[in-house]
Amino acid sequence: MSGGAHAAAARITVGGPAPYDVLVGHAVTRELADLLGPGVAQVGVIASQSLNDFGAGVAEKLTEAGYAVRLMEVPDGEEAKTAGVAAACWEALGEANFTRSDAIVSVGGGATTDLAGFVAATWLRGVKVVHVPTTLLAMVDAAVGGKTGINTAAGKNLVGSFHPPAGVLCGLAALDTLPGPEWISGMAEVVKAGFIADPTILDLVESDPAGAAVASGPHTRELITRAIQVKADVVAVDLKETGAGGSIGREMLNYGHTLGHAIEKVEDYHWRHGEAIAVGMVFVAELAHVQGRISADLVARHRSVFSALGLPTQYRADRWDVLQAAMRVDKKARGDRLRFVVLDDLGVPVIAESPTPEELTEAFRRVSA
Ligand SMILES: NC(=O)c1ccc[n+]([C@@H]2O[C@H](COP(=O)([O-])OP(=O)(O)OC[C@H]3O[C@@H](n4cnc5c(N)ncnc54)[C@H](O)[C@@H]3O)[C@@H](O)[C@H]2O)c1
Ligand SMILES: O=C(O)C(=O)C[C@@H](O)[C@H](O)[C@H](O)COP(=O)(O)O
Ligand SMILES: [Zn+2]
Repeated sequence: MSGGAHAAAARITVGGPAPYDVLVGHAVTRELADLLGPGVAQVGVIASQSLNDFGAGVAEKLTEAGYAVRLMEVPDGEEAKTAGVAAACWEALGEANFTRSDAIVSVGGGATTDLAGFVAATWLRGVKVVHVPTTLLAMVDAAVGGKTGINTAAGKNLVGSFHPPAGVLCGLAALDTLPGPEWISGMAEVVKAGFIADPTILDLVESDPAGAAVASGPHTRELITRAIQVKADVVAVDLKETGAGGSIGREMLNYGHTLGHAIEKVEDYHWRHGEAIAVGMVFVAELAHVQGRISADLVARHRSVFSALGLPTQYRADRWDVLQAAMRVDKKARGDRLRFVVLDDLGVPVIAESPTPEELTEAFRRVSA
């Protein structure tokens, strides 16, 4: 991704009450000062500690640009999404006398942007945040749209806030160092955007699965910008997941996530997010088929596109009871009622309210190994 001459960065504007831009290209961190805007004196850089070159590099550029910079390194991946890590960041901001005119910059994958967004949302009840995502998954999904959060013992993302960033800088050179399995994990969210809203994404992946399975593939830029555009269109009209804007609103972005989050929890976060939601999407495709909503061919398309990318499509049969318990804390649940995002057709997400235990068990049987 980093060799040769580079095309100009793509700019996707996320609408809503406070619109912001997502830039996708090379050397985009040059735009940081612009996105931070006037009046910012201090910048807290929250970076994944396993990426010290990235975090330190961004901190250095900000220092050179005249900001007082506080670098806060946080644990790698999901370990960052805890109340303890958030509290440590609040302590650091307090020591630095960080005020409402100061700003946070996140550098890392989706776990880091979720944590940093949450710290920004809660410090002084909200300070500006700019995300610099370094994984595919964070570029196409986590850093965009303002969902922030941490996990609790009861489950994934149970504490959080909607706090849109002032901007998102997706520097494609970061993808050069991204391990292959992390790329594939991000592709699960890209493909999700294909199933719920933009089937051209599926066509692109299916036309060259080997190319789509690597960051250097021919359609990388288009796949990234299309997935971001899907997310931007959804969150612009339904930031807080209230169902605004017709259709089912923002809940559609949770396609595959009810079972997916349960798998992540049951696996103690040793499965990648994209791997878990890939199984979750095959499960809800089977559920939709069991309910007579979609054809066997569309279910098969889920399996074939995920398999072609090397994503899992099955989960162990003996965990159904614990998965069902974990799914009860899903944010889409209402009291005892479980609700699932399913498809009525390709690109037509709807909510399946209270599927019967028989339907759920049959759908799980079809994805279990
Ligand atoms: N807020 C949202 O809307 C939203 C959307 C989707 C996912 N998420 C959350 O995002 C998280 C998953 O994000 P993720 O897949 O980016 O995982 P991650 O943040 O755990 O990062 C995955 C791994 O990649 C490493 N890494 C990051 N960038 C790298 C780079 N450029 N080179 C080498 N290694 C790099 C990280 O250190 C980590 O080990 C989950 O917690 C999920 O719940 C949030
Ligand atoms: O942005 C959204 O809305 C999503 O649902 C995007 C998901 O890909 C993402 O994993 C999100 O963190 C899930 O949120 P949650 O509300 O189910 O915790
Ligand atoms: Zn997700």
